Amino acid sequence: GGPSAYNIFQQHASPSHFSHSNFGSDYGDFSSSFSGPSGFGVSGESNFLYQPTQFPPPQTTTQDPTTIGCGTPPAGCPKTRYRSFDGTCNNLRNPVLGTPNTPYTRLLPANYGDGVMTPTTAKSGNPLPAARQISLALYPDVPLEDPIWSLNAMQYGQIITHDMSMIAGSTQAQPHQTRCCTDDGQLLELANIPEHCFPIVLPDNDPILQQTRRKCMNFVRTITNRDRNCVGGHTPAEQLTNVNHFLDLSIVYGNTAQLNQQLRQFRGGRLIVERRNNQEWPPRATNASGTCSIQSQQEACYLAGDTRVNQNPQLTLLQIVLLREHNRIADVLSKLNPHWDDETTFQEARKINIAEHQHISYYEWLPIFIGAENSLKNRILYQTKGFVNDYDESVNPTVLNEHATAAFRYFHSLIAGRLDLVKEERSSFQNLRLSDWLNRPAILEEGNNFDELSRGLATQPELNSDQYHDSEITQYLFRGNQQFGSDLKSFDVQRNRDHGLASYNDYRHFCGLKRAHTFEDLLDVIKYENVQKLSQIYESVEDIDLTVGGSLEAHVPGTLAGPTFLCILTEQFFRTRVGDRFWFENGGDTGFTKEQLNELRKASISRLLCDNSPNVKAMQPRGFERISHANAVLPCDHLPSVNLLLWKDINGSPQIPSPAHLEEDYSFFFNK
Ligand code: HEM
Repeated sequence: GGPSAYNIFQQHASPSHFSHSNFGSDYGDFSSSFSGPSGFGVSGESNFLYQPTQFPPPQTTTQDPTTIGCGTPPAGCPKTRYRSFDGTCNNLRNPVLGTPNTPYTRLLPANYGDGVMTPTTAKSGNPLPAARQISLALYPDVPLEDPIWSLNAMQYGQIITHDMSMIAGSTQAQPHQTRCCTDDGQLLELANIPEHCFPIVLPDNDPILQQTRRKCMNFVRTITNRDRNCVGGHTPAEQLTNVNHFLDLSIVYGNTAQLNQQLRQFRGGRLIVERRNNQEWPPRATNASGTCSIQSQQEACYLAGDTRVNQNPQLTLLQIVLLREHNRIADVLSKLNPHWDDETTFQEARKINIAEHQHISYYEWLPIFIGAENSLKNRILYQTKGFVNDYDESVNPTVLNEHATAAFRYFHSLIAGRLDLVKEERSSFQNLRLSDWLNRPAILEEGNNFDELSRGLATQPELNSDQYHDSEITQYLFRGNQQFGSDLKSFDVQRNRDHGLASYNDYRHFCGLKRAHTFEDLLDVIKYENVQKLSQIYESVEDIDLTVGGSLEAHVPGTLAGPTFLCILTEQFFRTRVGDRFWFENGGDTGFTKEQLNELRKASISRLLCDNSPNVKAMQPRGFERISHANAVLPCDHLPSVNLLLWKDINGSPQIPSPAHLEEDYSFFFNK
């Protein structure tokens, strides 16, 4: 390696260029460029905060009403302290902002091959080096474990991801219905390739090709606002995401009111569950054989707020934990407030569950990934016992394409190919091979697997955040019964080009590093060996994909990412917080009382697992961190918990419990 890379890198160690005033200024203010009218009125008499006539003009030009459009403006915005399921009316200036089927946004203009929609090419006009070749050369399987962080940290990251975005047109689990290769993995004749295909071609030295003779991996382009006729002419395509953009547990509650209806029991504020083996499980998916890789009709395949719920066992486990947490909260609220109707109990439980999730995501998870100091400096985290009223309706909460397609996917490197089953005394006695259990969640219901995988999450290390990737995801992903499968890293590189992201060099510049004129200029943040490989793979330093360059940078100390990805992640998590009118720390009509807020700040991933994995009786306090002397396993009831007694109400309004009521005798609750 080149030690000089690290010396120069030290100059960039302080993330001072992440100050928000810098973002967007060079490139037009993306964070406040809303198309809607600037003024809006709140009518005191009306039940609506926002009148339909005040809506901005629809984003569409020639929208085809038979397709799901690029965001449908609501008929009006009711006055309510609860968020909508689809995110409409979160932003009252533009109520469609952050809703499903709307485009991602970008920090830098797109770089399509034709300037409008075709995948990115090299500056010379040649095709870029094959995605799979890059994956084989730069992302091999070198199993280095993270010395500090548990697999839980990786897994909660995927929960956060799924809460915020999902490229339109893919299932991210099952093989796509559009087939861009022949059934036996050969390239189709040009004339026979279906629309939207962008197949991944395997190079001759490919181990999969050599053993199976497959030459082609399926890859279907993401649906864009041009495909849906929301824009036309020469407007560059923008990809659509089909979930709402807010960090609001839509993975549990659904992204539309319709789906939410299917998930609710409409009794006691609860979500539908099925009881088996004395545990609560999600309801069954309606189309189990189409959704999961099940081997019999009896095998479990779940329905949840997010279609990816069954993708891998640990993801499903956390989804179930969050579902059970809702019902646990709803049951306590029903006991405390028997006069509340189903709707009030449901919405209050949902509100508490979302607040716990936002707290865990930001205060427990985020500092590990983007650094505590960086987060505090950029007004993403606050050290306070008060409210944080930082909502800013001019901040766009939309997910950044650069974040979802490149920066956040860097953490695919943390995925472990084996999932440990761990006993209560923390011995691991068996493990599951990841590729055996993708889209087969029934494994969670066997024996004590749920508890054992739950402990495994907190006990097993995640893999290092580095350029190495477990072959379970680069050779065997979604292999089903086959010997080999797909390659997530090839997907990530190909997706970068499908979405036409600007080059790594452009983002270096945007994020405050020096623009590189030669490959050697990359040595400021990328080690010599990798710069050498890049120079062999790419024709020009200008051609390096953001996904690739960003993933090779040395980390900013105290974080799990290099400076370019850190800059993008920081910008995203700022927007996700400050652009959310219902952020849990905001005071006022949409928030909690200060006492309730400070209870919610006691929520933790460890307590969440304790409370919802029936035979897990002990956990280390910091569940994203591996067990150590400084983070030893403790009985669950030694871990702080959110005291729901503060939600007892006798005024008929769930908002403002008077402190006097808290002195009542609630012994029934403590004895529960
Ligand atoms: C076992 C764990 C995981 C598996 C099997 C997995 C698999 C996948 C797959 C198949 C896709 C779609 C790829 C494409 O077609 O472009 C995807 C997208 C993505 N993944 Fe993962 N992933 C995992 C964990 C994670 C983690 C830990 C993170 C981050 C902390 C993450 C972040 C993302 C992001 C940001 C996307 C794009 C989301 C979007 O559609 O907007 N994933 N992942």
